[in-house]
Amino acid sequence: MTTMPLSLILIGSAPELQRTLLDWKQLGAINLIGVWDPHSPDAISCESLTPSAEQPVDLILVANKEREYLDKISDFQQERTLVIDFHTFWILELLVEKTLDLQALSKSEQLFQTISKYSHEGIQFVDAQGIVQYVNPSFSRITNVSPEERIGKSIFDVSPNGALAQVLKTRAPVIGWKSTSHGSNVETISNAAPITVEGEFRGAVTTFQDITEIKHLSMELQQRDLEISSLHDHLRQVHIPRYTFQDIIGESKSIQRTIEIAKKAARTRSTVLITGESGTGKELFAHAIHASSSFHQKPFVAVNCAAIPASLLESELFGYEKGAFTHATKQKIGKIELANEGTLFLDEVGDMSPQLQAKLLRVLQSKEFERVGGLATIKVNVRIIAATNHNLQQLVEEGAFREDLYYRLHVIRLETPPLRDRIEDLPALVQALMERIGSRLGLSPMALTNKGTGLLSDYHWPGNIRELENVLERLMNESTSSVIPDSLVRMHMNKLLGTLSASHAAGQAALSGTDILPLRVMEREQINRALSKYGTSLAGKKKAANSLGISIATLYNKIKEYRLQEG
Ligand SMILES: Nc1ncnc2c1ncn2[C@@H]1O[C@H](COP(=O)(O)OP(=O)(O)OP(=O)(O)O)[C@@H](O)[C@H]1O
Repeated sequence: MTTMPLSLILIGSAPELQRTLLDWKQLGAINLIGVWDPHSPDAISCESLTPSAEQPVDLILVANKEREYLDKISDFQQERTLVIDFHTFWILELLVEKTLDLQALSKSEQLFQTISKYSHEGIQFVDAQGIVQYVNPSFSRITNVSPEERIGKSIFDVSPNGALAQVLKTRAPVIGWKSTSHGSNVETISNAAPITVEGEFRGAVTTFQDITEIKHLSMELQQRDLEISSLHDHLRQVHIPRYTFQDIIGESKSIQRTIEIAKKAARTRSTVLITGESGTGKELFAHAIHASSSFHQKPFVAVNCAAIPASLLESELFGYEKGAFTHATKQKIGKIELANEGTLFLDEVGDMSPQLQAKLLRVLQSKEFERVGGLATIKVNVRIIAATNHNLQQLVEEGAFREDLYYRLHVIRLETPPLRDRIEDLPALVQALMERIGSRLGLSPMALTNKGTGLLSDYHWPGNIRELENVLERLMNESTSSVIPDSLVRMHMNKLLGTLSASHAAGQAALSGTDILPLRVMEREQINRALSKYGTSLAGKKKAANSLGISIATLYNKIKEYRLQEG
């Protein structure tokens, strides 16, 4: 309800009084018609005022008691005009101030009501005794408790473990208090603070949010994170075939025959077994077969069975379920599953444990398996290409490799010929490999002379094309001209031949004059070379075993057998 401001005339003046009246006028509490005081230069003139109904005068305030002023009252007084003196005025002032205070209070209360009504957060207020005084609509929406059910109750009865009870007990603010609403079973997070007015504790207020949705969203986010990281894992393990048949260099009969069989193999999904010495291109052929198969756009997944410890190989191949073992905090998809619809390349398959051989056999026979710790049978359609530089047939005879698995793998057999048996391919290989190395290292084109190429052809390349690649890389790095000097080639070949001739001499001595090198001497020599090249640290031995085409376990056995000096 709005009321008209009081119309007031001041007769006589006091500066303080006039100031107060002007303040009130500004606040809209009074309508100051004028000040009559012939002795004050600041007085607002009322001379022109004549009593009239249009200009009602509610109040005449007489500030001076002299006759001259008192006589003036009747000039302005109307029927309903109240005449008051200075003392009464101050009582009136007190009343006006209170009214103004109340108006301000009412404004802030309206503001608070609006804020709390539309606040998304629940708000609850208790007095100093813990009796609930107020709850907002969001309180009821979140907790499912109506204001009638809550207001007037002791917080210690209705929410003894909530943030408000805590603040009442400690008189200190509480931030991020988690609890569950009994009414709706909804999880909430609250902030609460004591209310103190002029040093006196008056109660406490809490604001809180429903975090069920937030928790739900955060769990969904975690789930998505897991899915993304497992997709990243998958991507890292699935390879695009790096080579095609065009990358296989060689015009010799032996390599052309192998390429021919491999191209036929690429037209089917049959299992392929590739055998051959280390560094002869078994992996290269596996890539090329996949790349020219009808499913070349499907994954190509490679696993080196000798490079992964036997204890880990099973979960690497078959995957595992969450909780299958101590560190299995999330499900992992194995390589076989990753290769579904594509190709799984099992390098060094001869190094697989008997237990895994049995599991692999099942994949080959019935195209199904279970993840480690899993019950569900997973069906896959995978082409398997296996490779080994062991004599698998001999391993079968020795009982180290399952015969049934050997025959399952042996559907199509490829034999990659050693470089020494196709040395006529060396010039073309040198040229192609130098281009490949040059672009990898960012070097400008380089070449060997015919003589230099001839020097390379004199060597019998026990490490095959990988060894040739390594020698060429060293020559390219060391040469200061684009045509590699023959002297540099000779120096490198002498180094290689020197190592061999030492063993040759030993072999010759052992064989009393024959020029045939005993295999054991050759083997010991090669292991020795690999160890001095890669070092005897675990990483070095792994590389040495890899370049020798044997498992790390076999390498350790050989070191022991030949009593090779480590370090
Ligand atoms: N015919 C070839 N033409 C061109 N490069 C070849 C050829 N054969 C092998 N290479 C290259 O020689 C290196 C060794 O080849 P790859 O790794 O395929 O041999 P591997 O027989 O699988 O060896 P390991 O048995 O030690 O695993 C690779 O860089 C490969 O590209």
